[in-house]
Amino acid sequence: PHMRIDVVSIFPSYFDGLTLSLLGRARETGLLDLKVHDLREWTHDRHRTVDDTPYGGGAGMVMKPEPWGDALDQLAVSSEGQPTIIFPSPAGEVFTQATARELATREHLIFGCGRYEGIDERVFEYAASLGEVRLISLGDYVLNGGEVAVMAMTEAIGRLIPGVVGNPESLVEESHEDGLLEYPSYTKPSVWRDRAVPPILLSGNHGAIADWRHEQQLKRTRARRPDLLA
Ligand SMILES: NC(=S)c1ccno1
Repeated sequence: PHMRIDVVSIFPSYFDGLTLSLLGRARETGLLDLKVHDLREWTHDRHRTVDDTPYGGGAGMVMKPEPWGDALDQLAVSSEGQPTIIFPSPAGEVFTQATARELATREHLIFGCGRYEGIDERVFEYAASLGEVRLISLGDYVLNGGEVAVMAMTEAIGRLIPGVVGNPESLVEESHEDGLLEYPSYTKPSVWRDRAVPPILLSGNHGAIADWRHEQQLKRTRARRPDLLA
């Protein structure tokens, strides 16, 4: 399974972090073809203008549609069939592990990072002619742009691509995989600062350990995230 990801941003160096570690190796091994593009590549004026004042007034600036239209036209052309075009936005659907799993099955993702007060709405309408458009929010808070959200989504999605994470076992027992928060983890020493590891974990009784861990998941989820049980 191979995935192509294109990211468009006016701050492409934000994504240097993705060239490291997990995703860096996935890129080297060809599992993940990630390219970051500077939106200003698709401007033609001397000042490489990407924004302008909002029609209807209001504070701040809006990203102009032209550069986005040209960028998407160029990047959407691919052999993998139509891309999924994702714009991080606080006005979008909330990103969850289920979203990550869904998007990890796609062959070509294009992430468009908005800045300023956002992107001209006609860009989202136009993009629908190029592929499936998704406005996705990391959560109900406001960032200065979409870059941080794309870093998070790319990591959450990238690590689910088979082969990217060494031991696929480690993808199963983690928070939100089974709709619950994960159980507590312990390692040596068995006693640390007078605190002992729960004895059940040293019992070797794997059935009892599995039951204890599931009980811990339920307790934690009830306490910290009752909304997940609703
Ligand atoms: N909450 C998200 S994804 C966002 C993007 C820009 N500002 O907030």
